[in-house]
Amino acid sequence: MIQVKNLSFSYSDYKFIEDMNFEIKSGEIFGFLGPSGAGKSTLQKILTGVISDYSGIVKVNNTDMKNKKADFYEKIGVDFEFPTLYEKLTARENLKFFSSLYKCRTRDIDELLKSVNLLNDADKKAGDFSKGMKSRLNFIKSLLHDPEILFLDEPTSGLDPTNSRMMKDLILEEKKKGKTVIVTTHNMSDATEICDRVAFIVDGAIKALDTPHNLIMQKGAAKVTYTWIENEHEKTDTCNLKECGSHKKLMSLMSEGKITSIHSSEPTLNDIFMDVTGRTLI
Ligand SMILES: Nc1ncnc2c1ncn2[C@@H]1O[C@H](COP(=O)(O)OP(=O)(O)OP(=O)(O)O)[C@@H](O)[C@H]1O
Repeated sequence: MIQVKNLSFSYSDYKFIEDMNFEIKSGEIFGFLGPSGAGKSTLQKILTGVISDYSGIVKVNNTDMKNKKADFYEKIGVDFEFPTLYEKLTARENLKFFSSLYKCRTRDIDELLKSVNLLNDADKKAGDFSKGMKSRLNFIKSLLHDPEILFLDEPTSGLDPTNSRMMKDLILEEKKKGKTVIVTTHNMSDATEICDRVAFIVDGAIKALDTPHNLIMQKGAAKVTYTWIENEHEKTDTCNLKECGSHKKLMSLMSEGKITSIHSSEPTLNDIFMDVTGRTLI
C-alpha cells in the first residue's frame, strides 16, 4: 500500500531524513512514534504530497508521489493535528462543503456526526465548538469520501478518556472495513492498543520497526518486584523474571517466609522506546 525507498529530505542544507526505507501493508494500522521534532509530521506530509522536494521513491496506493494527480486525494483522508474548518459555518455546513469537493460518492453526514456524538451540535457554528469537538469534527471530515488510506496526526490528543476511547474504536472500525491507517502519536499505550506495527522515529530516522508485541518481547525482560520487612522497615528489590529461580536473595527471603508482596510486570512500549532510542517521548 505504501513503499518508501531511499527517502532523503532536508528543510535546509542539513539532511533531516537520510536514506529511509519502510513499507506499510494494506489494511494495517501503522504508527509513527517519536518525541516532538522527531519528523513524524514531516513524514506524513511527504506521504500525503504536501512536501514533494524529497529524493528517493515514495509510492502511496500505487501512485508515485512525484507524479500524483488531483484524483489521488479522492483515495486518502487526512486529519492533521490542527483542525481545518470554516469557523463561521456550522458543523453540517462544513461537512456539506467539503463533501462537494469530491467527485466520488460521499458518506451520510448525519451518520458521521452521530458516530462522534455531534449530531445535536450539527447546526452550531464550528467556531463555537470546544477543542475536542473540533477534533471530532475534523476527524469525520477526513472520512467523508470513505478513503482507502487515512492519515491521522495525534488523533487522541486533547480528548477526554471517553472521546479518546470513541476515537480509537472508530479507527479500529475503519481497519475492520479494510482501510489502511497511518497515525502519529506520543501516546504509547494508544499505540500498543491499536497499532499493528509501529516505527520509532528519532531525529528523522527509524530506530526500530515491528509489532508492539515483538518489540516488547525482543527487547525487554519482564521484572519481578518483591518486598519484605527488615528491622521494622519495608524494603523493595527487583530481579528479572527469567532469573528469579536462581536469585539468591529472593529465594532465601521466600524460604524464610519473609516476603510480604511479590509481583511481575512486563516492560511497556515506552520502556522499549527509551531502551532503543535513549530518548523519552517528550
Ligand atoms: N517548514 C519547516 N521549515 C523548517 N524546519 C521545519 C519545518 N517543519 C518542521 N521543521 C523541523 O523539522 C523537524 C521535524 O519536525 P516535525 O514537525 O516533522 O516533527 P514531529 O515529530 O511531527 O513533532 P511534533 O510531535 O511536535 O508534531 C523539527 O526540527 C522542526 O523544527
